[in-house]
Amino acid sequence: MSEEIEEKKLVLASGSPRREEILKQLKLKFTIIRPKIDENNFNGDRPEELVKILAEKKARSVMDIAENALIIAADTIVVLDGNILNKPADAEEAKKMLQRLSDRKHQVITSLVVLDSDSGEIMVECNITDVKMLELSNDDIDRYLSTGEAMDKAGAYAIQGFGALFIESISGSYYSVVGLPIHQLAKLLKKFNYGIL
Ligand SMILES: Cc1cn([C@H]2C[C@H](O)[C@@H](COP(=O)(O)OP(=O)(O)OP(=O)(O)O)O2)c(=O)[nH]c1=O
Repeated sequence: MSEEIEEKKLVLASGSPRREEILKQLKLKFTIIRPKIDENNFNGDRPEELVKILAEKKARSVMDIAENALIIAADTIVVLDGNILNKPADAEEAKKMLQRLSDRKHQVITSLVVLDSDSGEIMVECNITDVKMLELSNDDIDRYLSTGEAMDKAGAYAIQGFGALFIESISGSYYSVVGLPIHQLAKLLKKFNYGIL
């Protein structure tokens, strides 16, 4: 008699509607648990280190609630000249961010983590994508901010929304900029014997 191996559940440790949409696009069955971490405590770290620490903290923060699960968590930041641009605190900060990003190339860094809630085994991937923004006038920025789209996005723009109007080119993963690099998610899940296709 063959022994049945119970497939692990997927848990998305995220309150981000974008990450949820991406998993839905892949027709994955998953539950969502909002992570409880204070993202402002870790500002001193190098960008790649910071995103890794934050993604890992998000995954670990739901570990006690998620049983027999593969927990997926991610963190995304924008980096300009080595300086980290997180989510803007208010419209004024959003405007300053977009003025700085105007006519420049920056990096979007996303760290992705898959954590086995039972064994505690954790795997991490990091993605760096270059994004070139067009030159933006103050009027462009004001009109954009009036859409309300900027506020919960790292760097104060959303490539998947009106922000697309400002993007000249990207080199790397579109899905990483939106918050969850699909090809790297597939790679990590495969390591845990979970196939998407
Ligand atoms: C640059 C960019 C960022 N973003 C988003 C992705 C992330 O959701 C957000 C960065 O904040 P994060 O802290 O990575 O994520 P979050 O707070 O939205 O969700 P959670 O921590 O609960 O998972 O910015 C876009 O949606 N589009 C973009 O073009």
